[in-house]
Amino acid sequence: MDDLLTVEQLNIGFNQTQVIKDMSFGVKKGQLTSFLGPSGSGKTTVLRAIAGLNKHIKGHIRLAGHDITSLPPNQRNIGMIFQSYALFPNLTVADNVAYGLRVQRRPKAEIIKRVDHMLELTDMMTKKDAYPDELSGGQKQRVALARSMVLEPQLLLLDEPLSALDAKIRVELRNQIRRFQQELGITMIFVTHDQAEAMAISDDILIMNDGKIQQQGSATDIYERPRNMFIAKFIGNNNILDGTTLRSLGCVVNEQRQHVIRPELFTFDNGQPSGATQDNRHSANAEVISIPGVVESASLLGDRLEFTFATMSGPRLKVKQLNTCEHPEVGSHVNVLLRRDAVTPLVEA
Ligand SMILES: Nc1ncnc2c1ncn2[C@@H]1O[C@H](COP(=O)(O)OP(=O)(O)OP(=O)(O)O)[C@@H](O)[C@H]1O
Repeated sequence: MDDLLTVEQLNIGFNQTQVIKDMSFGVKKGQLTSFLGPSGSGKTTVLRAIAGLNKHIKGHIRLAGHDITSLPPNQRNIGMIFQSYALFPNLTVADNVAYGLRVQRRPKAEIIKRVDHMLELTDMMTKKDAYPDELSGGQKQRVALARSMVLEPQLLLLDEPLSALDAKIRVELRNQIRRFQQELGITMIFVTHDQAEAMAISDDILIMNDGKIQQQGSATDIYERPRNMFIAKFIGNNNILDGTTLRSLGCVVNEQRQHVIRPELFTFDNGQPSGATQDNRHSANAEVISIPGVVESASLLGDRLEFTFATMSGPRLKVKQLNTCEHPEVGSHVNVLLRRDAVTPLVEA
């Protein structure tokens, strides 16, 4: 699939401090791409550069093959949605949505048709005559989305659009945003610092830290094959073990590298006491290795249980199991089983 947007060697500095460091990436047409990263990593700065709101940049930004680096924001055909909704308080919902089309002097019948379509899609038709201060936060953000989407921008940028909303509404609205994006085939860039949010709705995730891209890929790529230590620590709750430690657990790996093991990829060996496993699973070449130890603690995380498992040879492991599975008591001596292919080497330091 083609890239709709390409960013090449983007460098941005504020007061002698370089904030974005030689960033290059592409955003695929018709996909939802998230920018994910901790506070201060540069997500908003890159988004504003794409929108044309930051003039002091070096590098090139191309949209559908055209270099838009020096175009003013209103000539880019890019929409932007902010955390703060930014609706016109003195206009009704329908007039807020119609505003951009009126500025473009579209025919009245076309405006009515397109506005109604957006109000239906965002489920705001019953509120079309309401004013913004009569709406909930989630409803305001749906109007903001309708107001941007009605203009059919080539690219829609969303800067933490859900962060002012409470947890339940956040999940509902993120799923709605994904539905709008897929139904209308819009290319979206969605900025968030919430990894679950990014993983739930994105085709592609671009993880930033300290003004650089750490990894770009699907949620599965990033979760299952983190490239480096930053990603391994940032995404999920991992076991990170060096090669020597893994060897001490009976797992043959490249000793020079760090490795990640997801806590949910361990299983308890039927709660049997350690030493009871009479098979060849201790063999380093076997498909599954069996690691003896003691269950040190267990905490309930709703649908899952997280255990601390102290291995005989030293390291503590995090083990997660579905709460519906049978699991050993704290203090019991058991083996955990691990498939060899669950051990993922990091390709970078
Ligand atoms: N106008 C500015 N003047 C000076 N420094 C700035 C300016 N805008 C951003 N920065 C700095 O650039 C860096 C990146 O900021 P940015 O807002 O892009 O991060 P972010 O990843 O979007 O963070 P958050 O999730 O907190 O919004 C930060 O160190 C910030 O202090």
